[in-house]
Amino acid sequence: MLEHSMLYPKTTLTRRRISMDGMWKFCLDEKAVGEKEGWMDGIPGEEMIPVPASFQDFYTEKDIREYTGDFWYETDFFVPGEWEGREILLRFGAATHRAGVYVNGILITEHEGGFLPFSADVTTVVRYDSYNKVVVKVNNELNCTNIPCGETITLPNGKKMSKPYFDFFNYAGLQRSVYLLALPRESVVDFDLDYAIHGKNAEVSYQVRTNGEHAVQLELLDAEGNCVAQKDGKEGVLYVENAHLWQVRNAYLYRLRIRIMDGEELIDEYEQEIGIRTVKVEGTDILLNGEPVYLRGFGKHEDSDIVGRGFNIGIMKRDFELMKWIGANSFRTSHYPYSEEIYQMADREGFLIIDEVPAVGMFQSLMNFMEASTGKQTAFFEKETTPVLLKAHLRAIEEMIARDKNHPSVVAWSLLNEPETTNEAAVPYFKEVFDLANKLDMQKRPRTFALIMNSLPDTCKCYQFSDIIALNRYYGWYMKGGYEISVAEELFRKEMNAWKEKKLNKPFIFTEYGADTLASEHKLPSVMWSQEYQDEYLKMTHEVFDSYDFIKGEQIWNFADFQTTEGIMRVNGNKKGVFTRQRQPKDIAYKLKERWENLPLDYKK
Ligand SMILES: O=C(O)[C@H]1O[C@@H](Oc2ccc([N+](=O)[O-])cc2)[C@H](O)[C@@H](O)[C@@H]1O
Repeated sequence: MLEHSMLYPKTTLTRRRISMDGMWKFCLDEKAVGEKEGWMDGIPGEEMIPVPASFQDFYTEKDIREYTGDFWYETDFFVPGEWEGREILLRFGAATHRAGVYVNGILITEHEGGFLPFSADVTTVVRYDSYNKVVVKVNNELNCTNIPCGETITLPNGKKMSKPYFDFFNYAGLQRSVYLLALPRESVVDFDLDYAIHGKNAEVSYQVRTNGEHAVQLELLDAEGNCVAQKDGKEGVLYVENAHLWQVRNAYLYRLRIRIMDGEELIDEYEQEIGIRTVKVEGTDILLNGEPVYLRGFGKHEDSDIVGRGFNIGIMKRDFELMKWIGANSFRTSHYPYSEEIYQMADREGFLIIDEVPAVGMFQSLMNFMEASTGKQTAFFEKETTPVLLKAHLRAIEEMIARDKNHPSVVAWSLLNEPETTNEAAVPYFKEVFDLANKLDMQKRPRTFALIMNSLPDTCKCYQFSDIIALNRYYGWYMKGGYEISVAEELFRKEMNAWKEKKLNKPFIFTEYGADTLASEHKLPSVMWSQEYQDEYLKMTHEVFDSYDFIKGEQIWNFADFQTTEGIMRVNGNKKGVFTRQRQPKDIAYKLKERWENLPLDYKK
């Protein structure tokens, strides 16, 4: 079990939350001297940058953008005297990819994994009614013992450089909000929910974890604030009559209030919005509240101009407006769990999320796209480092599920993206990963992983672990693009026919398909990279989708153009966006809108 509560920080009757977002002091540690020189007591220089944000895109020097190694943040925070006797925490939404937190010079906690929250318990080191100093040492190096996977090289000039085994830019820093929290000594640590629907009524089964022995009370409030169900005890069932269900693009949110009581005295109170809904795979159907649903939407990235992967509340709002405009109902958090605020918005807007752990780059030859296309085989899960990597991967799954399990929007867990599956060594690795997700999720949501092009019906040794088979396919782009598109279609159908013959009786979805297009390029007749070709590519791909009734969803790659590492495969970024990086439509957006708005929710051919 995790040491720290993963609950989203909130102010309630018994809790206090103060935002620490703003300008923080910042310093690169190019010579790795920070610790020796005592930077934990205060970092050198006067440089300041915003939190939350990636540090890379503010500056005009390439050495800063490409910087790989340690970098330090610092700020002061005031702890009110009336908080004495409480538990005081610093809560980081994320620190990419690893961090050590020092308060008043003392190392409080370390955390590895750049896309999930952690807390530093500073109760015993803070000074009350005065300012305290927090220094965070962050590191953005990639390796093969943590996710996402990659490596770090040293150039002859002595500078380190990131070599990701994935294409998105290796943005880093304090990319999500930081909060100062005061909690009661006895508090709600965690809770789990599961739902059952019986006609008009619903049952909400719950388990609450606290760090004390006092009594727990639950109340369920409807959208008007009326209490519709009540129950005492850390475990039980709330019965809801005439339940309003949380539906796709038609969300209804209840508010769950959890209290710890000492007789009449309130010890702790925590509230969260929840949605009553069930999710289940049955045969080739994905069922939401017992009704089949066809997923339409996107693989996305947290990526925008200037702030990089930093949480950007304006971009979030715009993205949801565009997704509603185009008729989408779902997205995958490729390739890492996103900022918590995004799930909250999906809860409100009724979007379905496939929540992905940062297990990307688990394909040896993908470190080099050219090599990948030669089909060269290397056993990724057979390396000396695999056991350590697995540990980090399991830990990330545990943190992700702990953080996201109570969002109604989260309907599936994606446990890997494009791993190597054609070697037996992957099988025991997958088993551990899939078993853990099932064990930790009270709702037993469907689990999946995204299959890379060479994970085919007759070569993939791992698809049996998936409850939903998710394919990343680029027929007509990485394979037989342009004038050869008719060959691409034939190969695509050949693959789909082979899956059909397997009679897996499971739903298939496409978690990636797409073609790069420059928003500036038009060409008649089409050539690859023109908007006309993106259109042709999608027409062909959608025709194939429409030919198989076990296909239950399409999430195009990508929602928007995004920043990548520079190289011959990418024109200052991946340009498969339906929208530009500035969130304006390419021509294809109007075509997708037409298709998606005309597909019934349970789309079946
Ligand atoms: O390339 C893309 O646009 C996207 O596709 C996927 O990666 C591939 C890379 C190379 C090949 N290939 O050479 O066949 C196929 C797939 C990744 O999941 C995604 O993160 C990436 O952005």
